Amino acid sequence: MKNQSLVIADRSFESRLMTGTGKFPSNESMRDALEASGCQIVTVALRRADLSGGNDPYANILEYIDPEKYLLLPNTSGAMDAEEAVRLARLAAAAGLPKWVKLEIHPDPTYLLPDPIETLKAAEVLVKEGFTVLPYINADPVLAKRLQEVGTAAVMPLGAPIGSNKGVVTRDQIRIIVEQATVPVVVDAGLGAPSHAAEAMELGADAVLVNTAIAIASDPVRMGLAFKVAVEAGRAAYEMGIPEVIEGASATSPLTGFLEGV
Ligand SMILES: CC(=O)[C@@H](O)[C@H](O)COP(=O)(O)O
Repeated sequence: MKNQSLVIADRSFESRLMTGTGKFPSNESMRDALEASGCQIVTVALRRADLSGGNDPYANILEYIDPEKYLLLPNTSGAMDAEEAVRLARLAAAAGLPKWVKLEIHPDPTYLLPDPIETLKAAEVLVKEGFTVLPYINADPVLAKRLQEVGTAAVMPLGAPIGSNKGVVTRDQIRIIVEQATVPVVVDAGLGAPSHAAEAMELGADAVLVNTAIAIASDPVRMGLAFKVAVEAGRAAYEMGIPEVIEGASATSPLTGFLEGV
């Protein structure tokens, strides 16, 4: 079977690994890690990007992300409610960024858990305004269904809290979300090791988004590559069909006739 592409809205992608751009030691290391990861979708916090064309060397992160190569996915991280998220998305579109938005509303600074009510509200407004909306949500199958009914282009349930590196602790809910999804499911946040990304893909996620684990690695380029390979492995296993667990044992070689006739 041929590798299937990831399709979100009207666009098709070969890579199923999306990356974030925070926490890298430098813009150069971020650029090189993105390259090594093979990602085609890169998210940038609108609060960090300099949309005014100013000269702040840290804010000019957009100069390190080639728009010919990557789809820039602005995110509303830092927004406290629907109103603020909608305002940020509109500002980004007005500044010429793609009309795609990773909708993130997490008012609680301790756990950074997304607010489901404000997220649904903002999604309704932004979808009506023609945005391609990818909402970051807790791994809540009911909310995921409501969002896809509203017209979001994907749903992005968390594996674990942002930056926690705990892996797919929400695996049972992710299974249900995948089973009920009519839009791509992107497991976003908390994936601290390539094996976590592979697990998400084996569960049937269409893609994953990773930031912290790549950015804080002692060598972000090698870690970007490690996640690339893991995502490809997990997806290949899912597409091929992972064998069922069986009780007991099942021999791989004949147990009778050993060395018969020798
Ligand atoms: C960058 C982003 O959009 C976040 O959702 C988040 O940072 C990803 O989570 P990790 O940093 O845990 O990978």
